[in-house]
Amino acid sequence: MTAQLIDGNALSRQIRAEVAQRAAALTEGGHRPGLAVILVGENPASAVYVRNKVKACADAGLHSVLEKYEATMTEAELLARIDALNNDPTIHGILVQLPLPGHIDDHAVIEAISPLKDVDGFHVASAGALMVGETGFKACTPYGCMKMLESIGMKDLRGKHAVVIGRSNIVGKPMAMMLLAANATVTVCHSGTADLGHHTRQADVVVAAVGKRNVLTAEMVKPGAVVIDVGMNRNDEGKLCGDVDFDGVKEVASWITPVPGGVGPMTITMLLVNTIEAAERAAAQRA
Ligand SMILES: Nc1nc(=O)c2c([nH]1)NC[C@@H]1CN(c3ccc(C(=O)N[C@@H](CCC(=O)O)C(=O)O)cc3)C=[N+]21
Repeated sequence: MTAQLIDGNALSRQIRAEVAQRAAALTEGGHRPGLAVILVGENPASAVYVRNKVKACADAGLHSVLEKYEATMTEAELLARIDALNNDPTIHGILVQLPLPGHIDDHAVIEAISPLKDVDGFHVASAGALMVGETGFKACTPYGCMKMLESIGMKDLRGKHAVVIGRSNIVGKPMAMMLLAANATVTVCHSGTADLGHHTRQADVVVAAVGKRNVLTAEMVKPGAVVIDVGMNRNDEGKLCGDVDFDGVKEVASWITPVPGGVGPMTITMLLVNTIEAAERAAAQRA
């Protein structure tokens, strides 16, 4: 058996076309949606990601502003920029690219962003809203994973067992909350889990979000399971690869996401969706 691919590029194209329509309608009504992206320092990977985000905005008809700062920028200076963007009516979403230089406290910066403009979904208010089922912005990567499941007819996960590997604040924990909200029975595994395979073999859905190659191999997967790979690693040849042993697992799973072309593009797509959502809410407030 060979798994079918959940194509993140194709699904992104579909969703981004809807985003473009909503962006055009907003712009026509005098509420052009705007995203501010802040990049501090010279991390080459960050520079690529940020460029992709800005390009995705342009393609969908969103206004975007890229603010680049030297690595020597102080935390106070960055907080002052965020304060200005919080009060800028042309900006509906604020994204501060992580990681930040070591002398800046990520947490303080994220908490300074208005929750109304927190399109990354990283603010404690956004995390709390997800936890209690209130309206807030969902973290883009797990939100994208949920859209991928939805695209294969798995919007409601009642009766299904989902296993999340990884417990980060930006992927594992919000992923578990979203799966729970979709009625799955959820297990969260992590570096302290004794027998990972024991858990993953029970799973109808496995989400791997560790940041390490070959965390999930074929013998750890129940035949017919759906496998979502959030990992972004490089193999020995320098090629991009996920957390899943793709070649092995694809022989066991029913559906699998590739890397690249899977969760990565969906992360950017959901950033656009959140930004449109933020702009629509702001427009409704002003109407
Ligand atoms: N505030 C903040 N928000 C983020 O969302 C955020 C961040 N900081 N810091 C870094 C990570 C990383 N990230 C990616 C998004 C898309 C791809 C992506 O589209 N990847 C392509 C491949 C790109 C390539 O070829 O290198 C793919 O998987 O097909 C990758 C990585 C967002 N991040």
